[in-house]
Formats: sequence, C-alpha cells, structure tokens
Amino acid sequence: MSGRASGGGLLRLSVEDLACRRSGRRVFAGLSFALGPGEALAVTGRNGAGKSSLLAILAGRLRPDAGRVAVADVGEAALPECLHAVGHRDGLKAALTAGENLAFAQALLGVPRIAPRPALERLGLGHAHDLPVAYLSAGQRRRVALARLLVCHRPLWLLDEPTAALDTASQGLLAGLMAEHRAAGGLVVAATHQALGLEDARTLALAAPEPGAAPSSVDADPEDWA
Ligand SMILES: Nc1ncnc2c1ncn2[C@@H]1O[C@H](COP(=O)(O)OP(=O)(O)OP(=O)(O)O)[C@@H](O)[C@H]1O
Repeated sequence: MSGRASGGGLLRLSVEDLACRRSGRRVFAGLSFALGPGEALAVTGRNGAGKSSLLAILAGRLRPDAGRVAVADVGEAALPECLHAVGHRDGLKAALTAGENLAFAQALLGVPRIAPRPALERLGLGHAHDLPVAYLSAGQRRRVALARLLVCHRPLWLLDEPTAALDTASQGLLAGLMAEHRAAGGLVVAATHQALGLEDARTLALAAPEPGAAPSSVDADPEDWA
C-alpha cells in the first residue's frame, strides 16, 4: 500500500460512460462525472435504480458492463486503497468490542489517523469501547461502522444510505464528519433517499428501473462490504 498516495494525497475521480448490467438486465448506462478534492456527489433514485451497484463499481467490487473509473493524483495507489466503503451491512464482528473492531480495521486498512477510543467519542459512543458489538443497538452499530472512517485516512468515502438507523443527533454528527473530510480535501459519494446535510453536493439521479424486471440470477453482492 502506498502511504502517501492513499493517506495524504488529494484525489480526483472520474467516471466515463459507465454502464451496469445485472442478471442480464441493463441497470444504467452512459454515466459520466468527475469529482475533485472537497467535492461530494449524492446519488439518488428509486429502489433498484442502481445506487448500490454504482458504489460497488466505484469500490472495485463489481465489474462495469462498459466505461471506466479512473483516479488521478494518488501516485501509485490503486483506487480500492484510496477509499472507505460503508454499505447497508455494518461489517462488524459481533463478538468483538467496538474498540477491537476499530483496531482491526485500522490494522487492516493502514494509514492510521486517530485511535479507536477518540473515534468512538466523535460518534458519541465512547462508553461502547469495551462493549461487544452484539450488545449495541442498530443505530449504535451503524455509528461504530462510521467510526471506521476516522481511524484510517482514506480520501474517498463511499457511503450507502449512511443515515440508516441514525437518529437526528447522529445524522448531525455524520454531516459534521463529512464536512470536515471535504474541508481537508476528501471526496464523498453517498447513495441516499434523504437529505444528508452535504453542503453544495452535486446530485446524480439514476432513472427508475425497467418495469417488471426482477433478478434472474445473483451476482457478487455489493453489500458484502467489510
Ligand atoms: N447481487 C445481485 N445479483 C443480481 N442482481 C442484483 C444484485 N443486487 C442487485 N441486483 C439488481 O440490480 C439492480 C440495482 O440494484 P441496486 O441494489 O444497485 O439498487 P439501489 O438503487 O441501490 O436500490 P435500493 O434503493 O433498494 O437500495 C436491481 O434490479 C437489483 O435487482
């Protein structure tokens, strides 16, 4: 892993003429956008429009049907080394404490930023440091998952419905974290059905899925995010 590139560098992301096909059905096509340091993109659209699929392609977990995703200004780092992905599932080990989960993520992802305890405190969960995640509520688990954003620096945050299970106060905390990240040159791409408090974010509205289209087979699940 390249420390400077994925850790300290600013990143530019460009997506050109991207298309996605799942179980034989075209989900979207012709998507192009570019994001530079400090910019954010809110991806909207009805259920099944392809929001999670787009994030999975950006994360390198799903192969596009056409088009390309490119990053610049990150040295030799590959795109997956430059991003955090928080999906629908929290990706936490229930038997480990919140602190242990974050320490594991920090060791795995590299480029440490702040320690697990202060990261949990930022999310209002300092008291949960030594509690097994199994004992936490859905909203508390989501906040532990979001604390992963803080224990390692990665310039691109891919967030899939990040406010799911969060109360109003926690949504405010997340909005503050995203604002700080962007102020430091980071990028945010968030799939959402509701306002996230992303100031000056651009919006990408994915079209409604074809009527009557149901998956006939299952491919790699983008929600299986660690
Ligand atoms: N693992 C999978 N295998 C096959 N098809 C899938 C898989 N996951 C999603 N799809 C299909 O891809 C299309 C886009 O799904 P996706 O989850 O990207 O939509 P979404 O906009 O994120 O929806 P939601 O708002 O419900 O989260 C849907 O038609 C869905 O049936």
